Amino acid sequence: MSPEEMSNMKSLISTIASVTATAMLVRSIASDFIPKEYRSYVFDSFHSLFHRFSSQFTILIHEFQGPSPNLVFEAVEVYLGSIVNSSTKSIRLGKTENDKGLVITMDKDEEIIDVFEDVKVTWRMECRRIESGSQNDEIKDMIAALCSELRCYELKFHKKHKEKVMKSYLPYIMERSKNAKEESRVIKLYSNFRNWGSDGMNLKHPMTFDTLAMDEEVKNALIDDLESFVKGKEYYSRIGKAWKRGYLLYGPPGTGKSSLIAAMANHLNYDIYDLDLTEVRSNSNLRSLLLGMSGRSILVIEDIDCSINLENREQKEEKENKHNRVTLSGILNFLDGIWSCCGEERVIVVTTNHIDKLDAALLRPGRMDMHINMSYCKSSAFKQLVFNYLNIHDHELFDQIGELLQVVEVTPADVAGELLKSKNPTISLRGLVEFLKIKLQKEETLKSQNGGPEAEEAFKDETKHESIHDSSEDLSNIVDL
Ligand SMILES: Nc1ncnc2c1ncn2[C@@H]1O[C@H](COP(=O)(O)OP(=O)(O)OP(=O)(O)O)[C@@H](O)[C@H]1O
Ligand SMILES: [Mg+2]
Repeated sequence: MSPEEMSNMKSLISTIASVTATAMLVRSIASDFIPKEYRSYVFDSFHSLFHRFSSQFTILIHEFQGPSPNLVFEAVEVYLGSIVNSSTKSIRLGKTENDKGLVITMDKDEEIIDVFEDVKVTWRMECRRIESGSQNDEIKDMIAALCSELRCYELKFHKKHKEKVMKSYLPYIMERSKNAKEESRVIKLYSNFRNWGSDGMNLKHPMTFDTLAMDEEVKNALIDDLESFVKGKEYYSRIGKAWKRGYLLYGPPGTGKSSLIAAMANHLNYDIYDLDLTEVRSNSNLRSLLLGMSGRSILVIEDIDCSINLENREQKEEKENKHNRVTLSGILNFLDGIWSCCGEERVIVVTTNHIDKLDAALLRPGRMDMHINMSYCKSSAFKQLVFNYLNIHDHELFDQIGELLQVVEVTPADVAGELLKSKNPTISLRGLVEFLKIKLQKEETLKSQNGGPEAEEAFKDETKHESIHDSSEDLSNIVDL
């Protein structure tokens, strides 16, 4: 360095030092001597002068972008809440109806240091009270009506990392907070009874794939299918198909079809849109309902064979059209139609007790991608139920019950009903053995009295009704009101 450069450097350093000292001095005395209305002007001027000589770069993220909430602010708030650490002295804590757990946010004037790919950054939260009426500013007044203070996150780091922070760190925060928000979100259940309504009901159904009793292989195949669907955005666009997947659940009442839908919603964290076709006035009403659904959701049409007559399709549709009713082709148009691509990541679940009654057009491959048979309770489903209800993995009565389940057709709902009767495993399982024996005896007596498959069917019908009244539930019963 030449003597001249050395002297320039010295003078620069002394200028920075004096600006810094002056800035600090001004800050400390400004509150007493500078009139309120000029304070922010004076502070800002010194602030910008100071920054001209600083190696630090600062990004300010205000809570509002004009009159609208700033999405970056919201993302930063969620992100910082997830990284508060032991060095944080004070936090803000809250929970709304739409949050699963407690929500942590950074408190005023708190600082958090974060390290991203070896870049050290400092976050600080500033609050300024909104003095409404001080300026004739409409936006300010609007915001003042919503909150009493304006919040702003200040992000500081070395100038040389500007590009990394802008191009990698901030997008990383946006992505991470999106995922965190998804995870903490409460699943909603919408019903077409009131055209979905503005805000659905909170669905807090405890059923998960861990607690659902069904054939292990089918369950795993379904989970895999859901996983690849969720990750399939690029795949679906590459093959030119709408990003949707259809599941048909069929089986007798009480075998867990509604429970499986709840488990799917919990697994995917998707909202449920429960479509009662008997409430749909026309195909155009159906179309507007389907267009009103958000993405990442499950459209459920339960008991499709009961809500729409699927037999003699053409003849029926003629009649139904006269009454301006929803038709099967209206539904099928949605499943296949061009506007089914509006909104992404949609799962459609159709349930029925009578797969044999369904129109072949609905069963065609590509419409319902997976057909899942929810069948009577067999040994593996029984063991899952016993673990759920009694918290045991084994018992001396298991073999006997397993053998009875080979010959008696009972639903998981029937078994669950018996297991609920006592918390004592032996009492509960003995009760179940008795229940199965009585059912078997009834079945055999009926067969020997009347003989033939008709009697068997009559018996099955009788027991189906019992299941419906005893323990089946539909989606309207599984909301947390
Ligand atoms: N596979 C299962 N695993 C765990 N619990 C089950 C299962 N099936 C039924 N149950 C129990 O029985 C109750 C009724 O089951 P669910 O309503 O899911 O049957 P469903 O097949 O939807 O009947 P429906 O055809 O009448 O609508 C559930 O709340 C649950 O407690
Ligand atoms: Mg059901």
